[in-house]
Amino acid sequence: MSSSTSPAVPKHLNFITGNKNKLAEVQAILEGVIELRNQNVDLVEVQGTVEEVTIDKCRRAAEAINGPVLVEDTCLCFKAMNDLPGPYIKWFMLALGPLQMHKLLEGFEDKSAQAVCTFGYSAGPGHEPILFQGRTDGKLVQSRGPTVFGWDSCFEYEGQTYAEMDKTEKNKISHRGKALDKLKKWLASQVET
Ligand SMILES: O=c1nc[nH]c2c1ncn2[C@H]1C[C@H](O)[C@@H](COP(=O)(O)OP(=O)(O)OP(=O)(O)O)O1
Ligand SMILES: [Mg+2]
Repeated sequence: MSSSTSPAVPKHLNFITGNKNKLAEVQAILEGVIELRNQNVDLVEVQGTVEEVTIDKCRRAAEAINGPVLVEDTCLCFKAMNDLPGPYIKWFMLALGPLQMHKLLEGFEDKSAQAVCTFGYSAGPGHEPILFQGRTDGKLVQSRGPTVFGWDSCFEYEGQTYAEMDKTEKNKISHRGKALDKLKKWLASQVET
């Protein structure tokens, strides 16, 4: 799912995010692979599909800093709700918090949830963003574990919520870890050519 216009091999990645927990995970996963820098630019987030939101976010970020950028958008999709809230999960988090999130599916038998992470890399303004996506299937449960990072405590994967796992364990199986595996493969292929 990538489209590109011959981007230069990045020597470092400028990850544009205002979310410290995301940044910490991405830093841990890319440790020793590539240098990560961070800028917090307040970006408008449009409505649309997961991919459209990330592509737009990436273009705006590249224009805002006038250079190469990495951005990421995270979705939480409920099967019973035909994949909503999806990219709008942030607003549900802000309104309900992790302790009440499970109530969204109270009227449904199917508690299936999918965490989706989509990174976008752009070599700069005018360069088409390249996308790297990872998905992890789980279910929405009543909050268990520390409520440090977003909906970690109400997303259960194989019997444990993300919040109950240690970070290394989460990063191995997470939506973000899987997306970054693809980014790493792409970086390696860029170096070889
Ligand atoms: O692994 C995760 N585990 C639990 N919660 C998570 C995770 N990853 C993102 N989240 C939360 C943060 C925000 O409430 C929403 C995504 O919204 P999203 O726009 O991607 O994040 P954001 O606005 O916090 O940061 P950014 O500046 O990169 O857009 O889900
Ligand atoms: Mg955001």
